[in-house]
Order: sequence, then C-alpha cells, then structure tokens
Amino acid sequence: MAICAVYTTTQLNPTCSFSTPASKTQTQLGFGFGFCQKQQVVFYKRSQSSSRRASVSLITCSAGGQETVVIGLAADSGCGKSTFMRRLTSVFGGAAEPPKGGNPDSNTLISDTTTVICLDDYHSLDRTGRKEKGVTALDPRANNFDLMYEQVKAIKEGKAVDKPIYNHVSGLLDPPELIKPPKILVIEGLHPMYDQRVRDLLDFSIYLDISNEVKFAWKIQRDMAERGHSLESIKASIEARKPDFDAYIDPQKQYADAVIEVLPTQLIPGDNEGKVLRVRLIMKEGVKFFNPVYLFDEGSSISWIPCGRKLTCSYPGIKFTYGPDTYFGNEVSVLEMDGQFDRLDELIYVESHLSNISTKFYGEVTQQMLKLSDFPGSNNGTGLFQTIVGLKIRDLFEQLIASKAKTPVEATKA
Ligand SMILES: Nc1ncnc2c1ncn2[C@@H]1O[C@H](COP(=O)(O)OP(=O)(O)OP(=O)(O)O)[C@@H](O)[C@H]1O
Ligand SMILES: O=C(CO)[C@H](O)[C@H](O)COP(=O)(O)O
Repeated sequence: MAICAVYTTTQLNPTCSFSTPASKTQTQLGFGFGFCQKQQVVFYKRSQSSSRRASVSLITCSAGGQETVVIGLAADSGCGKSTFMRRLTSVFGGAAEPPKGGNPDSNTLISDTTTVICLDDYHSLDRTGRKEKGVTALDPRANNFDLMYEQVKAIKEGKAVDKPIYNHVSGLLDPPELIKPPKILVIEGLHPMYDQRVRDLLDFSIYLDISNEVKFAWKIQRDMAERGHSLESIKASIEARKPDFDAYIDPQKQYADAVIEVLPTQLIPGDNEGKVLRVRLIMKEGVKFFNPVYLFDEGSSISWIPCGRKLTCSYPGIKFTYGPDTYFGNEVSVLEMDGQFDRLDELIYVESHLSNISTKFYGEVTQQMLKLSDFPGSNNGTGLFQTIVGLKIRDLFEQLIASKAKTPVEATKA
C-alpha cells in the first residue's frame, strides 16, 4: 500500500500519484503504476447537545509494481496460444509489441497492461543440445524450472529480471533481455503448470486442449500451406512429440482454472476435417474472483439451438449446451458450442443469453469478436470462449487489485 494524495479521484482504478514525501515521483518510489479507490464513509459527530451527519473520503491505493498478477497459459505448439494472447491483450486495449530496441527474435510481447513471456525462453538445452541428448523440448530435462520459478517469483514481487531468450530462428540461447514487472504477466508455453513452485505463483491458469484430429488439421493448414512442410513431415513431427506431450504437457490440464477443449463437431456424423468445431469451456468452481459463465440458469443443464428468427445458421447449424460436471475430481461448469456463426454481428443474440461474462457494457463480447474478425476461430467457439476468458481475466485482475487496495491511507473531510 502507498499513501495517495489524489483526493479528486472518484473512480475505481484511475492512475494514482503517490506522495510522502511530496517531491518523490512514482518512478522514484519504484512503482510503475498505481490503483486507487475512493470510498465515501458516513459517520455521526456527536456533542453533548447534538449529532451531526458527516462523511469522509477514504482513498486507498495499491502500490502498483509491488505485485504483478500472474496468468499461466499452457498448450502444445501450434495450438492457438499466440492467437489467444492477441485476443487477451486486445481486451485490455493497446497493441502488444516486442521489447523496443531489443533482440528482433525476442519471444516477448509487451503492451500497456500486459507482458507475455514465452516459456521456451527457459529451455536449458538449445536445438543442438537436445539433439545430442536425444530429448525433445517438451521433456523437463530440456528446461530450467529453477530459473523459471525464481524469475516469475521476482517479477510477481515487483522486481525486474534478466530473462534468457530462446531463439527459434537459430535454435540457440541468446543473451538475456530485461523484463520489468508489468500489471499482468502472462507466462505462456509448454510448462506453466508443470512445476509446483511455478504453479503456485499463478493467479489464474488456462489450458488449451486441442484434440489430435484438430491439431493435425491446424498444423496442416499452417505448416503445409504457409511454411511449405510436407504432409509426411507434419505427421512425423506430431508422432515424435506425442509420448512427451502425453507425459508432460497434457497432465497440466488437471490444474487449470479454465480449459478450452477443441474437438471435431458432432453435428456432422463421422466428420474429422476439423473445419466445424465443438468447443467446450470447462470452468473450475470455487476459484477466487472467477465466477463461471452460465447459459440461462446457473447450475441447470441446458441444451439450446439458437438458430431461428434471430440467428442465421447454415448447415450444420449451432448447438449450445451448458451444465455442471466433474473434471479430474473437481466440480466444474461446462459451456459448449458446436458449429459456427454465419454472421458475427448476430452474436449479440447469443451474448445476451449468457451471464457472468464480465463485460463492462452490453455487447462487449460481440464488439471484441467483430474487432478481431480476421483472427483464426472468430466464427466458432474457440474465438468466442477465448474472448470471454479474456474478459474474465480482466475482471479477476481488477478484483485482485481492488482487494489489495484495502488499507485506508488518507482521509479528507467531505
Ligand atoms: N481457433 C482457431 N481456429 C482455426 N485455426 C486456428 C485457431 N487457432 C490457431 N489456429 C491455427 O493454428 C496456427 C497456430 O496458431 P498460433 O500461432 O496462435 O499457435 P501457437 O500455440 O502460438 O503456436 P506456436 O507455439 O507454434 O508459436 C495458426 O496459424 C492457425 O492456422
Ligand atoms: O514446442 C516448442 C515450443 O513451442 C518448440 O518445438 C520448442 O520451443 C523448440 O523450438 P524449435 O523447434 O524452434 O527448436
């Protein structure tokens, strides 16, 4: 907490100036940012003969920079992490860019609110080293979890670190880059939830669970169409990774607060083209500051085909289901969408039937989806659920910050 002297502050989360001593700036105090909240407290001044109503404004601030909110995003390579990150940073506004003037092959993306670091940077073995030892990048022996833990912990505590860079172009470990503590740190990659020490640092975690059929279809689309790889080499690379994927990556989903599961559609019998998708948003119950989204009636089991007068649906249509379930022994709520949208502007119809989506205004999900309509998955449940999870993370972040800004630090008489 810090002493805040901005008495004119009336909204939640405006940037705050810190005083004491008055001459010191935020930077001198070591704070990158700050959040203040103004509360009006009414009380009664009593004297022997009368009682007079009075009020006082309490301004509480969390010293931004002292603690960073840490989000983990786990998935195999080519499973949509970058796409999800771009949707998330868009929710917070501002473009995400590599560190200015740094290594052009940096994997880091920085925006006003978020810094996204790629955990590939904690590979302890470079490409040649892995080849010599006969291990894949998914193998824990090819990764430095001690350093990952120390650095994520330091950033969470508000300290800058010199993080290594794994260069995907050269396959080498490059000199480190400086990472300053942001408001939100996202650690994305193969192992954000593998090491218990790192897992315990996460304020929220997400796993993108892409079924083998769909992963294959996406890989073909990217690596064959865009990178000129052959069908055989794509198949071979997926097969070679599979044992380590099953052993080290996939089990992390049991720890995730939200899982986005992507499967082939059930609306077209026998379909395995991976074009029409069935997407499930699995949300853990009882996670602090995270209230699962629901359709129509919280806790009920619902099946909804919204195609009719308000939503244009061509073959094979759209089906939503929602209800309670268990996942790795945890109570969860599952929202599922099978099929795809014909017209994104009509998504507002679906949005208006969803609750707990943490929007700041009516239609925000639809607006976000329209804004990024050229991103992969914008016409199906992958884009919809990634957008909703982005809004839930914003909400969680704001609640976390507000909960930390508890101690009243200065008061003015109203
Ligand atoms: N929701 C989606 N719908 C359809 N295709 C998708 C979707 N998300 C990703 N893809 C496909 O998968 C490819 C990889 O996506 P993206 O770059 O977001 O994944 P990634 O996990 O960051 O990959 P990598 O770890 O290899 O950098 C994209 O080029 C796209 O072809
Ligand atoms: O699974 C991966 C992470 O996304 C990569 O395969 C791993 O980082 C190794 O990279 P490269 O193939 O460039 O040597």
